[in-house]
Amino acid sequence: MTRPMSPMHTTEVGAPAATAIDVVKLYGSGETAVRALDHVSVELVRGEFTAIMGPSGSGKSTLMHCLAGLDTVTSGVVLIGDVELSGLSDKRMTALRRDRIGFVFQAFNLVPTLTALENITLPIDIAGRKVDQQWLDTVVMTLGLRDRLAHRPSELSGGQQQRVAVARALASKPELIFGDEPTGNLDSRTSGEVMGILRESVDTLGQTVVIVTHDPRAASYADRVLFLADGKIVDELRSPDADAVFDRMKTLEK
Ligand SMILES: Nc1ncnc2c1ncn2[C@@H]1O[C@H](COP(=O)(O)OP(=O)(O)OP(=O)(O)O)[C@@H](O)[C@H]1O
Repeated sequence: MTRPMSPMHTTEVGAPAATAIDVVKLYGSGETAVRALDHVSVELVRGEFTAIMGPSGSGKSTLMHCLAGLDTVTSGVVLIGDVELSGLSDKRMTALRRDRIGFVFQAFNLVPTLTALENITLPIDIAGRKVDQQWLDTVVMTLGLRDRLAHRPSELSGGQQQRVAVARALASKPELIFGDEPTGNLDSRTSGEVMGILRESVDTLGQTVVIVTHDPRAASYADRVLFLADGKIVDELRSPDADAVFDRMKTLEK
């Protein structure tokens, strides 16, 4: 079987998309310092869908933010592809995030004065790239946004705004998509649709997707679930079903 290539880049599926090596993240200093990440090492390979789970405060968002270059580490190394983030200037870091990473956050960060379509294509426009109309149509159709493209965010429901945010992340076919609770505000049907399109982008485009979620059903769409507790990766499941994820979470939350 020929494996798909990563969408925008020539490196093959299976190569590291993001790597953390012995990462420690402290917030604050001295006696009151919080050790949000405690010597975490993990490799996320291209063309794989990873879900990060764990109890509240276990370090999930911190790990994702460090892997995405949105936060710096106290010690250790983070690489996107083969680029080490700690060596980058702010300008190069911003360019790397813009060119190679798509984000879906729970607070959708849509621009209120732009239409849904303008929001979806904004990162592509900012990067000065051309929209792949066929892919954009597929994304918009799959997410059920065709009739909503001329609406501004205030004229959309929470679920529709979330779908616009997902479409925006997918539209530029970035090398890596990070989602922080990307289905957090959605009903189970819409949540299933959003996870379905993320899954499809992995299967058909060789996209690499990393999400933080509390929802075992959402996590069951992933190839791999990483479990964090007290800032450490304590377990992982491959090709998980929702029940197995739920059971593992129950033991961690005790
Ligand atoms: N900016 C910050 N300043 C100080 N402490 C922080 C900061 N951000 C996170 N923390 C602490 O770091 C730890 C890990 O937080 P993080 O948000 O990564 O956890 P999480 O697993 O994503 O939690 P949740 O599921 O509740 O969102 C927590 O103890 C949190 O209080």
